[in-house]
Amino acid sequence: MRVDAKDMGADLKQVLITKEEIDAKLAELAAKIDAEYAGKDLLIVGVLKGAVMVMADLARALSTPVTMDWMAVSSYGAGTQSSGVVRILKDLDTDIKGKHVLIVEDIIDSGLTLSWLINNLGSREPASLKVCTLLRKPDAAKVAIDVEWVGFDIPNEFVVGYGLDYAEKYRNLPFVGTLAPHVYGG
Ligand SMILES: O=P(O)(O)OC[C@H]1O[C@H](OP(=O)(O)OP(=O)(O)O)[C@H](O)[C@@H]1O
Ligand code: HPA
Repeated sequence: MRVDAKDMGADLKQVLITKEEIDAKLAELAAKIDAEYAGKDLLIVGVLKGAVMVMADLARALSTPVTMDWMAVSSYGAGTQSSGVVRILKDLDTDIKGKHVLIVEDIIDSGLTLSWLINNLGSREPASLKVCTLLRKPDAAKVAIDVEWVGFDIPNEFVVGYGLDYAEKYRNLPFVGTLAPHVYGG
């Protein structure tokens, strides 16, 4: 296995999705999002920190002119299981009332974060509120959520890379992969 980011290769079990596959998928999603929002003003909302890479690459793949804002919420802390308690660490800078809003996520795992976000942002009366996520774990869902654009459905395993962390590490890997058991202390 070839790993681009130095010193992280030994911690990885498997590359699940390559950089090339991510790029191709984002181009595909961007074309669909462009079609949906043609002629409209679109605000894309990235969910920090995980969605930084998806936001940066998706935004550049879109032809639609967008404005960007960020929200930081956390439900995972340093572990691999959602606590289910979502905390706002940073709220939006903008009022979204009457705007077309697209939430951009890196992953939907239990769905608890997104379900909370949809309720929270939905109560601010946007003109529309839709979701694009790079990854989704169908077997981990604790709540059913209607998501317009999904990059990849993946198995119920903890993944890192392309924005996703384990204890804040591995976010800068250019691909999505799984971790070797020794990293968890196994
Ligand atoms: O569907 P769920 O089980 O709720 O998990 C998904 C959320 O978990 C991650 O965020 P995290 O709280 O780890 O913060 P981070 O983005 O700063 O790493 C990820 O970025 C999603 O926002
Ligand atoms: O599989 C995951 N990896 C990293 N962060 C996450 N947050 C929810 N699920 C995950």
